[in-house]
Amino acid sequence: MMTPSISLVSKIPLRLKPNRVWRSYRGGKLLDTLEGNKSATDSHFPEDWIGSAVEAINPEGYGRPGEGLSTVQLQDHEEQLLHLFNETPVYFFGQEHVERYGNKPEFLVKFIDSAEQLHFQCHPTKAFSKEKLRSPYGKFEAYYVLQVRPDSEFGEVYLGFQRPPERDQLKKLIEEQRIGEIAACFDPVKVRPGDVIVVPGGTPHALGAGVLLIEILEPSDWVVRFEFSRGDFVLPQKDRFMGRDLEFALDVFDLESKSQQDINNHFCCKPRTMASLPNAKREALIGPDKTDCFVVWKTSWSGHVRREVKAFCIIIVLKGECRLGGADGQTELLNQYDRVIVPHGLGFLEMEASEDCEILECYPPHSHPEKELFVSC
Ligand SMILES: O=P(O)(O)OC[C@H]1O[C@](O)(CO)[C@@H](O)[C@@H]1O
Repeated sequence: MMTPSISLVSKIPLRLKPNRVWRSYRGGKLLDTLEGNKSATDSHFPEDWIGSAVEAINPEGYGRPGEGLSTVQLQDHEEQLLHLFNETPVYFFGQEHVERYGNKPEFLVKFIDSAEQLHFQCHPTKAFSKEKLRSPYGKFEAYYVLQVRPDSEFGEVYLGFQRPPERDQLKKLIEEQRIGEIAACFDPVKVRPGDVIVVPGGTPHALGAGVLLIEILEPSDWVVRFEFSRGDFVLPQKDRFMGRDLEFALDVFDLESKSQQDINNHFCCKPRTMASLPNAKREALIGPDKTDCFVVWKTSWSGHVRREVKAFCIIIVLKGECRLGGADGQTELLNQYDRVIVPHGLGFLEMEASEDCEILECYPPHSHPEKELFVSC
């Protein structure tokens, strides 16, 4: 049975409002522009958390209570997405997901718009979090690169040590903040629009400056920062190592050397075409061969297609303009970088685009987008 809130939003995909989050690095000018802000500027709000049921962890005095949690506009009021999920979990996620994971998506999606390089950092694996942090989530993350800022031809990502220090040496470099020597442990990887990269827990990394991307990640905000200040902000002691000490934080690191070949084979994802029609194509970008934390596909089409919906999904328009709707005939007009939630209970997705349109589709773990067949076109 649908509750009042849900019946108000009807069965069309749910459009998500901007949801900017305070971070210790700067960026967000492009996100301001997308929101129609005439005095767009880089600030400490470089991220937009999409369809989020996750609260951000920020240094004391920064951000606001509940920062990170998404809201949606209903007919006459704004509602926290988490409340809607709790009201009708089976409508959003389906019975199997609710039994296995509960009332949340089990993954998180963000826009990241970096004006400066992020802190050198490392996230725990799920196994580490379960054992040492009493949390079911690590922070496996993935990037779909959208744009690099106009003054650069490509962006950069530091990804796994190519010349790993010994544990004791790394400890010293961190204690003494010898950032040049830390940077020299990496050969930064060039990234361009359309590139897809995964960053497993344990991998030391940092996103470079001037990159707009979609990040898909485990639903947590766990981070070990082994660089304490960037730009104008110095991270307080307790925000560096997840509230613990450096010795604890060093256990998070994967200190194996990662060669260029390792990066190509394990961190870079090559799209695989899974379904193709004269006017539509679906590609798997990130699947079970890379992670069991989420699934990411891309669909491109023109004209009209109708697709089955068998799982909760967050959709972001990558290119073009389209109308998406449910079986009741109501549709939502979406432009580039608009994002919606498609509840499991929608049944069918009607997709209409006059020109070539591309959407990114992010699914919970163990979803099977290949079962969502095109039923007409
Ligand atoms: O440590 P920083 O620079 O605040 O970066 C944190 C950000 O880095 C990321 O982990 C991306 O690498 C984001 O998910 C997160 O918000």
